[in-house]
Amino acid sequence: MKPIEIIDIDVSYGAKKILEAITFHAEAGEILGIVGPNGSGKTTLLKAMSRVVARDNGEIRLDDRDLDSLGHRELARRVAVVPQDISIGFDYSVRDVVMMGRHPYIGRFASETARDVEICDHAMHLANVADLAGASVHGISGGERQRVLIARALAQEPKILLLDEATSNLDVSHQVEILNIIRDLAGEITVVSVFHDLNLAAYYCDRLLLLKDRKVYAAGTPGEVLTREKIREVFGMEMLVRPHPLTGRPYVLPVYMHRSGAGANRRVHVVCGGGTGSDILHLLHAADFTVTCGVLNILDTDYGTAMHLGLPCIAEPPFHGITTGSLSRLRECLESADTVIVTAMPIGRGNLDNLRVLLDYPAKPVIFYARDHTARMEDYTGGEAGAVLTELEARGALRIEGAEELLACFSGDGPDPGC
Ligand SMILES: Nc1ncnc2c1ncn2[C@@H]1O[C@H](COP(=O)(O)OP(=O)(O)OP(=O)(O)O)[C@@H](O)[C@H]1O
Repeated sequence: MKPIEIIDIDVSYGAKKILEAITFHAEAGEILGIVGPNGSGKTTLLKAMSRVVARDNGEIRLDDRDLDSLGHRELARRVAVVPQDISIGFDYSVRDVVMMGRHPYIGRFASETARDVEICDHAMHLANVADLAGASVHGISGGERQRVLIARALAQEPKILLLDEATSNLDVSHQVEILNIIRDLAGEITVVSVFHDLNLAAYYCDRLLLLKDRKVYAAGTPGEVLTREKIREVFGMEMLVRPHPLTGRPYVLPVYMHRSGAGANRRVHVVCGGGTGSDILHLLHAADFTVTCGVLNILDTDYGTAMHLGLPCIAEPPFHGITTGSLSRLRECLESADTVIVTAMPIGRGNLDNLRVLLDYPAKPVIFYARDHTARMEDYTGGEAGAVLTELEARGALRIEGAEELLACFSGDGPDPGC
């Protein structure tokens, strides 16, 4: 028996179909996140689940009971909603609003019991609004009002909690505080929550439902749903998706850059490592350069960036030197590159061949790139690597500091890289 089962429902506003053939279920005690672009029907889906809007067809079952067969009180004892719209019409006190959560339990002509007061106090304590109990809901901030509505929902002691972007008005610490409370409550209750913040959704939800064009586009664990391809397809946005360092769940980083086209028909090979090339791999890629990189170790941060960007990268297994196979692929990349960029990075026996091989291409324009003054070439190189760099510099290699300056020299606004 599932706490929530949605079977093939359609929902319309007038003639406009908003949701189509929606089928999913929530497992007992889980947090199920609903994500999707603006207007994809997330709020409408929650409203259908709480019977605020009627569906055209299909079935909604709560604990195997047809939603339509539940009386108002019974429904309110099972399902609490924290809406997106947090305006409250009348000038109630915070305590009055939270106590409204007890109405399904208090008889029409009865008054609140000591237990109702106790539950209401506890809910205010959990949502961190106890200090505001006597305040008017019109005299508190939007974030505080949102926490009051969360307290009201908790006071309802629901089996199912429906949250519509319930933390959107909260500052980051209150957001986390409330979501932690909800995480703690899950297990006892089932939570379905709309999220705009994909990272919060990935962090807190057991499973996600991704909506697109009125339908369920994907459903599954955060790792199954929040893939780069699905995000691109649904949100039309490029995002880097990486494992969160603490949870292993997906962590998404938006790529804000528009593709500029400035690098079209130009090939650049980047010799980098240890994260020293990540910024320019991204910038060059966004500017439409044809970018290759390596030789890198497959545990290297720059290798990860290249993979996320889909760039060809010559790579070796962890703790492996550069093999002859990789060297010959490097030569192929260097031969076809218009320019070679070498980032300021530690150079040792493992990656020295990346540099040494450049000496065989005396006519190839080389740029030494340092992200900023904290990453100067000299700080990283000595001995044989330093000698190779000196030799390359004597042949005209440019030193460029800063990513913008690097791009400027390709567009003719900076030193000529010779390509
Ligand atoms: N009361 C209404 N009458 C008519 N159309 C509505 C009504 N409420 C919402 N809509 C439309 O239904 C569609 C889905 O709206 P809904 O609020 O469910 O989307 P959403 O995914 O929650 O959006 P958002 O991320 O912006 O909150 C939108 O096109 C919206 O304009």
